Amino acid sequence: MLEIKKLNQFYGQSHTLWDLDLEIKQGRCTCLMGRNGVGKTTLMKSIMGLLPIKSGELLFEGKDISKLGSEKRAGLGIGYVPQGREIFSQLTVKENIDIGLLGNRNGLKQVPDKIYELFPVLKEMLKRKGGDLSGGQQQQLAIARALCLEPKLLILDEPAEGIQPNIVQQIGEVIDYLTKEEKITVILVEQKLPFARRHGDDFYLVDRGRVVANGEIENLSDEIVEQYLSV
Ligand SMILES: Nc1ncnc2c1ncn2[C@@H]1O[C@H](COP(=O)(O)OP(=O)(O)OP(=O)(O)O)[C@@H](O)[C@H]1O
Repeated sequence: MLEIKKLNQFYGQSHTLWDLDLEIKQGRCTCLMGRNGVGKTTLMKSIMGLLPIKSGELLFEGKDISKLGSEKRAGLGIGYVPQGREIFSQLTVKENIDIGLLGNRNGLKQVPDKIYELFPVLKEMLKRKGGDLSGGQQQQLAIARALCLEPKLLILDEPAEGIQPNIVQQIGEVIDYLTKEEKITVILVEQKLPFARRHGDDFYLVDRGRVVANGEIENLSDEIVEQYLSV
């Protein structure tokens, strides 16, 4: 459902992504893995249209989206939860979630109950300021907001980073539900191997801006992990 061909990306003179090819399959969770600074977030921002690409092709459901801005891409059904979550700390939880409706391509006007069923804690906190939530709750809020788009493809950039274990587990269950029951395609940027192995179907491993291995997650061998993921 998403195909990337020979993508190159630069920050000024610094060549960050090199001839990168990637194919994300419908209804599966693909883990994008690699050490700090190898280019994972740069790749996600390129998919989302937050960074214009230098060269290459981005095909979403067969359509070239590489010239579209980020709002247009969101309108096609690409949801993005960035690494810093980027929730609005002065707005309430409800206002933060409602913002997701603005980009909904189906004209949805109300937050579906299903979203509060996935994140019951948010329903109890609708009037609280986003900034007063814990890191884990903010992460759930950011995912809930992205789900208001009714995305076909949901990009999660390290959703488990720095979050308490019980919320990590809940987020993992939500990922499983979205892919297995709702058939939403997920790209999960992830450095933690157990979380990736538990919730991923496929993997791409990136090193210094290049794809060095990919396949089904059960084929992510200890040798590859040792070479490209161990510190
Ligand atoms: N705005 C920027 N300007 C210049 N260089 C940048 C910018 N953002 C990232 N970089 C550099 O590009 C490279 C890739 O960064 P990126 O954030 O994509 O890596 P990452 O794999 O997502 O890392 P992490 O796991 O730490 O988030 C790094 O060397 C980083 O320092």
